Amino acid sequence: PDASASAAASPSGLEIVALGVRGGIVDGDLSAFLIHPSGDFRSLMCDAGTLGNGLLVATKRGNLGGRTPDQTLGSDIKAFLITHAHLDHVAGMLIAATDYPGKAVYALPSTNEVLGEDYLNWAAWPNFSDRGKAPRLGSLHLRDMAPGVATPVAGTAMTATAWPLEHGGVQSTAFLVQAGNSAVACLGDHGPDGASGGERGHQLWRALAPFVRSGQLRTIITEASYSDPRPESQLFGHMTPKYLIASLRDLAEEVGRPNALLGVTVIVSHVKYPVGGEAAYRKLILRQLGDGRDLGVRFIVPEQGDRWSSP
Ligand SMILES: Nc1ncnc2c1ncn2[C@@H]1O[C@@H]2COP(=O)(O)O[C@H]2[C@H]1O
Repeated sequence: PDASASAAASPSGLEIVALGVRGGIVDGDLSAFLIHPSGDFRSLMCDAGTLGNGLLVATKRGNLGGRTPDQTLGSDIKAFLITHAHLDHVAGMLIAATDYPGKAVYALPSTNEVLGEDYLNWAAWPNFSDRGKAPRLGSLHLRDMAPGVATPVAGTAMTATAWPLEHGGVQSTAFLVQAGNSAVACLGDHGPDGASGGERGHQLWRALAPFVRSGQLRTIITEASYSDPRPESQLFGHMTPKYLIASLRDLAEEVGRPNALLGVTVIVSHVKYPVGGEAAYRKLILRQLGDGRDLGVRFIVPEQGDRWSSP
C-alpha cells in the first residue's frame, strides 16, 4: 500500500503548491501547479512548464510538505492535466519523463494530438507516450477527456473535468479538480470573450457557478499575462487585469447573489514579467487588480514555491 495515501478516506480541502507561476521567458518558472487533497500526497499537476526547478524552489522554501523533490516526482505526482500543448506548459513534464515513468496525462483530444505528433515523435523528443510512432516507451499514458465529464484521476482521490477555452487560435482548457467537497479551478491561457474568443469564458462560468454557489469552489487559478493598457491586437489570446476583472464580474452574475464571490481566492498566474523588472511589474498588476476589489475576491499574484490550502 502507498503510505502517502493514509489520510485519503476523508479529504477536506486541497493543497496547492506553485511550482511555476510565470508566462514569458524565465524558463525555470513556467506555469505548473501541484494539487493534492489535504493529508494525501497523491498529486496531480495542472500544467508542468517547469517541474524540477519548481520542486527545488518549493523545497528550499519549506513548502513541499516534508517530501523531497525525488519523492514528489517519483511517487506523489500521479498525473498531469495539460491545458494546452504550448512549450511553456509542457516542457517540465516532457523533460522529467526520461527518469520518472508511469504518469497519466489528461487533456482534451486536440492537446494530446499535439503532444503526440509534435513532441513525442522521436524527432523533437523520444516517444515516452503509449501512442504514435514506435517504439512507444509508455511512460506517459495519454488520456483524452470528454468536455464537461468528471474523470477520476488515476492513482489519486481527485476527479478532473475539462472545459475548452480559446487561446489565440489554439484550444486551451479549464480544469475543475475535485476531492470530497473541495474544488479548485485551474484555467489555462485564454483571452477575453468576444471576436476570436467566442463565448468560451462565459460558458465556463455557467458550468462553474453552481460550485461557487455551493461553496465548494473557493480557489480559481487563472491568468493575467500583461498589464493594462494593452491593445487587443497584442493580447495573443491572453488577459490583462481589466479583462480578468470583467470576466469575474460575469462569473459573479452567473452565481447570481449579492457578494457572489466573497471568500473566493483568485490566483493570478502567467504574468509575463520583464526580466529584471519583476518587483515593479508585480506591483503594477496588483494595483490594477485593485479595480476589482468590490468583487470581494482575494487576488494573489503568486511567487514560485508558494503554497496554499483551499478549504
Ligand atoms: N503574432 C505574434 N507576434 C509576436 N509574438 C507572438 C505572436 N503570437 C504569439 N506570440 C508570442 O508567443 C507566445 C507563445 O506563448 P504565449 O501564448 O504565452 O505568449 C505568446 C506571445 O508572447
